[in-house]
Amino acid sequence: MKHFTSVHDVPNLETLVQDALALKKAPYQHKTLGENKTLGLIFMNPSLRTRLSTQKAAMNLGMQVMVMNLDKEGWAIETKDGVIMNGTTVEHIKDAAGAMGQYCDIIGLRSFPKLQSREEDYAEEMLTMFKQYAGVPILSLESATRHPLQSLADLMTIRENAPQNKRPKVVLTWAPHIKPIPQCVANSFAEWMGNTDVELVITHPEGYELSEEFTAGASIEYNQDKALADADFVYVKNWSSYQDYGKVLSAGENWMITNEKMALTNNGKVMHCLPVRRGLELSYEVLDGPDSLVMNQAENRLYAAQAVLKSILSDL
Ligand SMILES: NCCC[C@H](NC(=O)CCC(=O)O)C(=O)O
Ligand SMILES: NC(=O)OP(=O)(O)O
Repeated sequence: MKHFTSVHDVPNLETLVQDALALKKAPYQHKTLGENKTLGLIFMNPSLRTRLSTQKAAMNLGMQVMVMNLDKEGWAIETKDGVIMNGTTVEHIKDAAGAMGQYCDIIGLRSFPKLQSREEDYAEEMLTMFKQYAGVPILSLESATRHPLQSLADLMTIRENAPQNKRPKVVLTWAPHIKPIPQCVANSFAEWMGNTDVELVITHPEGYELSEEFTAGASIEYNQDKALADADFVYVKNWSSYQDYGKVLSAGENWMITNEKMALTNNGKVMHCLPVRRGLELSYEVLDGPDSLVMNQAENRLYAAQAVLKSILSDL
C-alpha cells in the first residue's frame, strides 16, 4: 500500500483485516520489518488512542517514532496557495511537509475539519498537500472527512463478535452532543461497512443526513426504535449536520442509547470510537454493561495500525 487515507487506498480489504487479526495473535512476528525506518506522527488536534496505538504499532514493527503537536509546537501554518504571507502564519504547508518528508519514511497526519466551510473541509486541503509535498507515504490519523484507522479497527471488532450464520445487521445511530462534531467517524464507518458484507442501517433525526458519497448501500431510518429492531451491532456516534453544515440542529432528547433501547436489538453489541461523553452520548449502564465493545475497539486500534504500517513498509 502507498498511502492510507480511506478504504479506497486498500488494495484488498479482506487481506488487510485478516492480517490485522493475525498480528493480534502474534504482534512481534515482524519486529525487524521497520528497522532503520522512521514514522513521524503530526497532530493538529488532540488524540489519546490514535497517538498511542500508532506509536506502539510502529514500535512492534521495529520502527523509530517522532511525534509533533504541530498546532501547538510548530510555526503557524499557512494552507492557502498563492497568498502573501504578511499576517500571522509563518510557514507554508508546502515547506513544512517537504521538510518533514526529509526526516521521515512515513508520515501520519491528524487534521480535523474546521466546520466553517463544507467546501473547504471536504476538499481535504491539509491531507492532500501533505501527500503532494512530503514525498513519502501518508497515513491518515483522522482527517476532515474520514477516520480509516478507526474504521479498520471497527471492522475487526465486528468480525470478532459477529453472530454465526447470519449477515450482521449494523445500526449506525446518531447520538446527542452539546457542540458541533465532525462527520468523519460516521462517514468513514459507513463507507467501510459499504465495502463489506453487512446490512447497514443509519438512524438520525431529519437534517443529519450524511453525504451520499459515504452511505451507498445503506438504508436510512428516521425512527431509532425501528432501526434498532434485530440489530447485532449498534454503533453510537454524534455528528453535526452536513446539509446545514457544521450546525447542531436538535438537542436529541431520547436519542441516547440505554438498556431499554438495547432490549429492542438481537442481543446487540454496542460500539463507540471514544472519547465518549458519558450520560450524554451514551449511558453509563450500557458502556459499563456486558454488551459494550468499546475496549475491544480500543485494543484493535493497535493491530489495525500495525497491519497498515506493515503493508506500507512492505511497499517502500
Ligand atoms: N478521534 C475520535 C473522535 C474525535 C472527535 N471527537 C471530538 O471532537 C469530541 C470533542 C468533545 O466531546 O468535546 C469526533 O467525534 O470526530
Ligand atoms: N478514537 C480515537 O481516534 O481516539 P483519539 O481521538 O483519542 O485518538
